[in-house]
Amino acid sequence: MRYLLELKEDDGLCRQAQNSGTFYLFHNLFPFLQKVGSKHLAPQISASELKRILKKFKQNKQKLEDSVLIGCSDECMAYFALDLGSLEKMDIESELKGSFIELRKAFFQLDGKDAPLLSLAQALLRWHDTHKYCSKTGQPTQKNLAGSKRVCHTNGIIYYPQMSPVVITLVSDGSRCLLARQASFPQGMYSALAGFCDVGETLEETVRREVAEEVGLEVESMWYSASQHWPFPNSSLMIACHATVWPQQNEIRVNKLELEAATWFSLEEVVEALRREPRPLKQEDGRFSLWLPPKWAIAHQLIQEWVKQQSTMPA
Ligand SMILES: NC(=O)C1=CN([C@@H]2O[C@H](COP(=O)(O)OP(=O)(O)OC[C@H]3O[C@@H](n4cnc5c(N)ncnc54)[C@H](OP(=O)(O)O)[C@@H]3O)[C@@H](O)[C@H]2O)C=CC1
Ligand SMILES: [Mg+2]
Repeated sequence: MRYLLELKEDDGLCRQAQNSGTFYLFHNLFPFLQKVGSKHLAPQISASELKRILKKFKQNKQKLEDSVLIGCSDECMAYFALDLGSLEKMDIESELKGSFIELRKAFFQLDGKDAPLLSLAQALLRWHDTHKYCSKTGQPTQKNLAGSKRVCHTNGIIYYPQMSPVVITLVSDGSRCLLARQASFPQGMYSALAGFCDVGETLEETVRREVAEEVGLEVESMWYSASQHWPFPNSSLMIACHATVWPQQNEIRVNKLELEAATWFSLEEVVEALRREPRPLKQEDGRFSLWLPPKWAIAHQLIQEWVKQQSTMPA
């Protein structure tokens, strides 16, 4: 932790780390991935291999300094992300034997270790790409080497990467839990309800408002579970909560502008869905089986907690 802070504050140290670290590559924000069976793996490219590639594609090794710091190993090996959008995509793909794939498309097939790093990397690269100018003076801003901030040197304003707070809530009526899907979700996938916090709201107010807006239910009680960074649509901090509604007032009124469907699911249905692989599965009747976000997604954690809680409740 302390080493990461030093890298953020000391450009010279960060430059040294770039020359011995490893890199996750992107092309116009699409991560470089290799497919292994049904999974997508994100290879880490060593600094020496990256320099060889940059030389081959007639790029200056200064290009390494466009990268952003995304973490480090227990042995202080720094991880960076670099976007090679200025190079020909297919040439790099054939050189490195993999593909640049849209993160949304590959996200649920990623390894639990790669997903948080790629999420952070994409969010940070996107933030730098959209904050190249000072919004007060219109002058170019400059990133520090680690990419943890940008500075406008004409007026000294420092810009830090931002996240939008989002609540994700698993609603229960005591014996069932409410899962919903947006039209943009992969076929058959359901998740907990989610919504952005409005300016000035507390998390509790957001939970009550989102549940009322999306499914027409009044929250009786709620409690916090955990949080997770989420890269879509830009960079969100997902704050996960459980909520209950009164069993006598559990009639769902789906807001079709926001959701395609929302339904109460029994413990048995949820347990069965948790056993399935997190990907679309077409049944013989042409419909898709219910499946849930993968283990490392916070929605999955909420659902697992609910199942555990149901199993320990007196009959
Ligand atoms: N991990 C999981 O299982 C799930 C994760 N999510 C994530 O949660 C997040 C929020 O869920 P979602 O249901 O879409 O949110 P909302 O229910 O708040 O609805 C989204 C709409 O809110 C408006 N909005 C308000 N503030 C923002 C902001 N800061 N950034 C973008 N849009 C904003 C936009 O409307 P307009 O465009 O009209 O202005 C947008 O279309 C998403 O990032 C989604 O990826 C969602 C469901 C499950
Ligand atoms: Mg929503």
